[in-house]
Amino acid sequence: SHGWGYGANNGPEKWGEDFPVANGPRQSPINIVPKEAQYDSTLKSLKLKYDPSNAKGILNNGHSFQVDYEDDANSSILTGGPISGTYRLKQFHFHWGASNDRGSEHTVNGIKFPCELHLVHWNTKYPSFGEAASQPDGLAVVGVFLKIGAANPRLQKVLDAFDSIKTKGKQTVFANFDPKTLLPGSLDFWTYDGSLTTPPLLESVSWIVLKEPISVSPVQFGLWGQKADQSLKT
Ligand SMILES: NS(=O)(=O)c1ccc(C(=O)NCc2c(F)c(F)c(F)c(F)c2F)cc1
Ligand SMILES: [Zn+2]
Repeated sequence: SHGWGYGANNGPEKWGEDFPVANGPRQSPINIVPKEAQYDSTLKSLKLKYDPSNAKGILNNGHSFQVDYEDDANSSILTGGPISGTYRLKQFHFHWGASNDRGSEHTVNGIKFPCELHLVHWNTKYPSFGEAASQPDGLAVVGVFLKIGAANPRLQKVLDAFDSIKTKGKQTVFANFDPKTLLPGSLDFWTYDGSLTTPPLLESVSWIVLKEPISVSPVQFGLWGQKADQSLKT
């Protein structure tokens, strides 16, 4: 199909043809240069409160694996950090590449990580995710880098679910999972105002990128690539 993707004919270089906001003033991802980041003492610490029973299912949407959450109450929420008000968790998903030297969307001093986790939240001052997604303060995404290292038992439940959703459009039940268990020990972060990193590239995201990566072992990550439907990644 003509839809966007990561190939030569439908990849990031071409997204601007269907989504002109790609040339907008606050597009993500960006390269983070820690030495150029300004310390902002008015920022609060991040507060994440998740209810594992809100987990609904895991879906292969052809671009990523996405774990969806119930978001009709304030039971899984993000507050603090650079945002004001309460943002509800809608889903988390991953970005990765065909080899371990690339895959993350944000980079740090030009370095790509093999994978990046995004926890997507929407501002409850708006009636729904869809409404919030078109507002400049509508979304808040917490980004967590994954590096190759020690095995990560907390990721295993997600990785095991990949087995049953190998092709685009497949989904399966994914219950009782607290995404807080995927976070690193420190919640120190960089933050900037940006956009969705995939079409429609809406400029509605307060990005909160954690400084400390989490680990995934070569074996755990090796399986990842094999399981993803080829349409997912070049
Ligand atoms: N990688 S990321 O920056 O974290 C990112 C997060 C969410 C989405 C997304 O929800 N896309 C589909 C989608 C929209 F982009 C909408 F604007 C909308 F209203 C939807 F309902 C919707 F499902 C895309 C990228
Ligand atoms: Zn993402």
